[in-house]
Amino acid sequence: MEDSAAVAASFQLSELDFSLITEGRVNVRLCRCQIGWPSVHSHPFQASLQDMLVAVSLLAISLSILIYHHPPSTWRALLSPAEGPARVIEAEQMSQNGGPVQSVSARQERTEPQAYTDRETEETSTSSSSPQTTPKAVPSAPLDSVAIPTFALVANESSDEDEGDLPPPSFPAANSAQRTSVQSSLMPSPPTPASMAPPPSPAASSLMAPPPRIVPSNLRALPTFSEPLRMPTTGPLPNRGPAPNRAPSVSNGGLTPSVKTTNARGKVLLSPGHSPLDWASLQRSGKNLSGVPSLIRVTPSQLKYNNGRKEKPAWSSYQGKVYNITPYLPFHPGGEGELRRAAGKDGTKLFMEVHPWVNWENMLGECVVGVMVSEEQAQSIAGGSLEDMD
Ligand code: HEM
Repeated sequence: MEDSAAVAASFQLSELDFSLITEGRVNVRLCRCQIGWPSVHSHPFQASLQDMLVAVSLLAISLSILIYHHPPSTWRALLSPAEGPARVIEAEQMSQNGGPVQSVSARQERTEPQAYTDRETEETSTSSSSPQTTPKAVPSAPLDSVAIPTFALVANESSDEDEGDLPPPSFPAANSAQRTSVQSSLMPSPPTPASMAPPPSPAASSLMAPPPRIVPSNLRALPTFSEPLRMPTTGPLPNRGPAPNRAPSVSNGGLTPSVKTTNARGKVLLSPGHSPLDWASLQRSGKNLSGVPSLIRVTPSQLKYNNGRKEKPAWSSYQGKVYNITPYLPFHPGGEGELRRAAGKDGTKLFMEVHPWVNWENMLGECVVGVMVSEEQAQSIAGGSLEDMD
């Protein structure tokens, strides 16, 4: 009976008396030991200390593992399969069957185990006055009464088919830029360049025939400044280039300061006060720019004589009319030297080669000297005026 009393007692070691140690093995006499070994108390238990320690360690490890995988909060559920985790299993089965509400509940229970245990702890403490600290599984009925905000989720999930009928979410607004951008991003994208034929790779291009080598013999002679491009004088387009038989304008006869700087078209930088507008103003000024009191008949010898050299005026004839080009020399956009090339002679050919679009009659209207007549005509009408010829 003493042994049975010891078994029924609580798990406590009251006293350990290490009385004898022999050859590394310990004789342990347990006095008033009540750890459930009936024979220990009446019969001194002899075991090796190492065996005891190993056994206790294994027991402790096993208990630790057990408690780790099954915390005290689940002990009640393990003992009563109709509660707690059984609901989880039930919910999982329902979710497999496609029940939307149950699937949400099951998901919540799976994702919120701590909340579940908290709830059941509270309900346990309120419904039962037992001082037992081990949490109990919550009965299914009270849990169902807990308001779980699953209606919105259930509505959305259960109405996937009617999603198009639902009003759009309040944000972003229906006409907002965010919604527009989202919709545009959801629109099918145009075919990407990847669907197009890829550009030829360098490797492919390397398979192509190499470009013909440019040898100097195949090259046409490029125009240079000494031999500029020329436009056909008989064509529809005017020849805006300098005349082919024209030498660089370097000489001006010394009468006026020369302007030697030219551009690609052969125009020169005119000296200040000699722009085309200045020439137009001078023509409208009423000054006598012809150098003669009245129109005269000009013979070829006279024209040749007035070549602008040696203080002589520069006359030039254009289609039978003789002009005193001396005042126009510093105003000529092509340079004074170019214009002097026609001095003392008929400049029509040169003029038309360079700028047939220029209206010389208007530009030199105040510079008219007279008309060209032959020497015979001049002698026959000697003493007569130009008006008499008309
Ligand atoms: C007396 C008559 C002449 C007048 C009224 C005259 C007038 C002009 C005018 C207004 C321009 C500017 C054209 C433009 O901007 O499009 C010009 C340019 C030029 N002129 Fe004369 N010119 C005359 C005679 C000559 C002659 C006889 C030559 C050559 C022998 C010549 C050679 C040039 C050259 C090379 C240019 C610059 C190139 C160009 O503008 O196309 N000009 N001339």
